[in-house]
Amino acid sequence: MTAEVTGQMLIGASAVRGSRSEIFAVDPGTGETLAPGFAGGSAQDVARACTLAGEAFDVYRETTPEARAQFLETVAEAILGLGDGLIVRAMAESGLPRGRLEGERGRTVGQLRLFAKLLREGSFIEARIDPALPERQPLPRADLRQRHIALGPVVVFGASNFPLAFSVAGGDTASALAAGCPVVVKGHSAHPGTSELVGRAVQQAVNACGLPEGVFSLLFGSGSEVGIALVTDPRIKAVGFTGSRRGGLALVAAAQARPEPIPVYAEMASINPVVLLPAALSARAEALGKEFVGSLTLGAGQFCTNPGLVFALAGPDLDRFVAAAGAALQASAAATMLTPGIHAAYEAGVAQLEANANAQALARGTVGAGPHQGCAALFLTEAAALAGDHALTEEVFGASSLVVRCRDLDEVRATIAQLEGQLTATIHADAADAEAARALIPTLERKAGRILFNGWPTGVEVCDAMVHGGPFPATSDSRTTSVGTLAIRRFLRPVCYQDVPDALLPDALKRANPLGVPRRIDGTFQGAAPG
Ligand SMILES: NC(=O)C1=CN([C@@H]2O[C@H](COP(=O)(O)OP(=O)(O)OC[C@H]3O[C@@H](n4cnc5c(N)ncnc54)[C@H](O)[C@@H]3O)[C@@H](O)[C@H]2O)C=CC1
Ligand SMILES: O=C(O)CCC(=O)C(=O)O
Repeated sequence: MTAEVTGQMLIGASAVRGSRSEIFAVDPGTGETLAPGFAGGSAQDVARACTLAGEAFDVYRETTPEARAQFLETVAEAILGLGDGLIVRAMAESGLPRGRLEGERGRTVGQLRLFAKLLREGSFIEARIDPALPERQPLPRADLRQRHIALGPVVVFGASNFPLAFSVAGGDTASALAAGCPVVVKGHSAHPGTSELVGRAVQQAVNACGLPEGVFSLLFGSGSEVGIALVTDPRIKAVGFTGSRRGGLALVAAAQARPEPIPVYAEMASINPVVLLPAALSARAEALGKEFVGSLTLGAGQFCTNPGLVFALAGPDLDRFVAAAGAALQASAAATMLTPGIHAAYEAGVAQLEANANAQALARGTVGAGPHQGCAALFLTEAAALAGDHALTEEVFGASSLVVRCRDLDEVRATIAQLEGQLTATIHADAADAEAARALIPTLERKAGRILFNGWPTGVEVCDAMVHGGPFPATSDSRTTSVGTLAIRRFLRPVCYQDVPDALLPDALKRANPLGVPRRIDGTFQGAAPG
């Protein structure tokens, strides 16, 4: 498959040119506009994609887990088959370097394969069987069997900051397809060419696997037009999103206002507090300062796991940390940001902090020569200032962070308790910090989806145990994750079958267990035994 970009949308098996105004990607490294234009979709295009998805649903959701596993693996192969052309286009559209995008492609392909493995293992169905107890007194029990089925067609919004791993065939798409949900993607306007290429790989895999064409579509256009039209289409039953708080909340509001409200899984703002406990800070303040700046400036700071707040007790060890971090940050190179808009928003956020009397500017990174390069920024404030000044804890998307000086550990805990919900919370601790860490953990559990020790929050492992989620505004629904196999739960719902004849039961619940899936039978988990 060649990596040719045509500017077309993909609706089922067709490639069509939109009829609305054209979107052009911009190379943020040069400011150059990239051809071709991508004309946005019309209301008819949205309706066609949703009709096809609705038609595909009943066939697709009852494909075997093995068939869906093969499909996801075929998508992964097709993405790899795009070769270097995909990487070159993604570099031009995002300003991200080759190494990062090659890594991200590996993560995307690995994610699809991990869901294939989950499908073959079968536990995602969560089959539960409570066999009939006809002799039970005073009342007999019916035969009750539960499985999870796919929710329905899902809309996925591609994210600007991960043009591969959180976009057209990224985590939300992989988990929805694994669950048995057709997917309609609203591509991000920052990387339409990358989106088209990956979309063609998915479209090709749908065809190669003999699946209904409506299993996948890709549309372009504005959020307020195409995005809202998709979210409000009655055939759509759930939404996955990564982006701004404003965008995420607009989608939540639109989904709630529907005659039939639907869930929106939106990953939005997070500033990811890091706590440096006294013994760890004393033992390695300089090393922590350097490592912190490494995490802060990774990918020009354009990670929602970026460490935006650092808490520590006032004193000479914190001064050592601040000096080391400041020096590392001053030496850090400016980096091209994803879009001119994201760069402008970053500079505005930093300027606001610079003008804030509660924030002391500590250091800025090297100023870049390119048109949309962000240079890192570090600020210092007192814990007491945080409570009354909401601007200090607003996400500045990019490599900006605030060190929060605290009087004592109680103040650290009380200040963190006032923060909004987070994706991550990090503790740096040595053995002598154990009790302080123990006292902090319950507060961190209430705030964040992932708690890390002696590491840095950027870089999310894609695995079974991962939680990439958290209380609002980190996400709109703290009960799930957008990364890792648990993400499949977002797109499933339970159905119970009472006294349904064996021949009419779905295979996962039949007495002979023809799919060989693990099941909970009469309260006991059984590997793959018949029920
Ligand atoms: N926390 C995080 O992970 C991320 C945060 N951001 C934040 O978002 C800002 C803008 O970046 P974008 O990636 O463009 O995010 P965005 O939220 O503006 O856009 C993401 C997607 O949502 C759609 N959208 C936005 N507003 C909408 C609305 N009102 N109705 C319907 N659809 C809407 C857009 O068309 C796009 O497809 C950044 O400067 C940064 O502050 C961006 C990326 C990731
Ligand atoms: O840190 C990562 O690997 C993922 C971060 C993320 O989900 C995001 O920035 O949107």
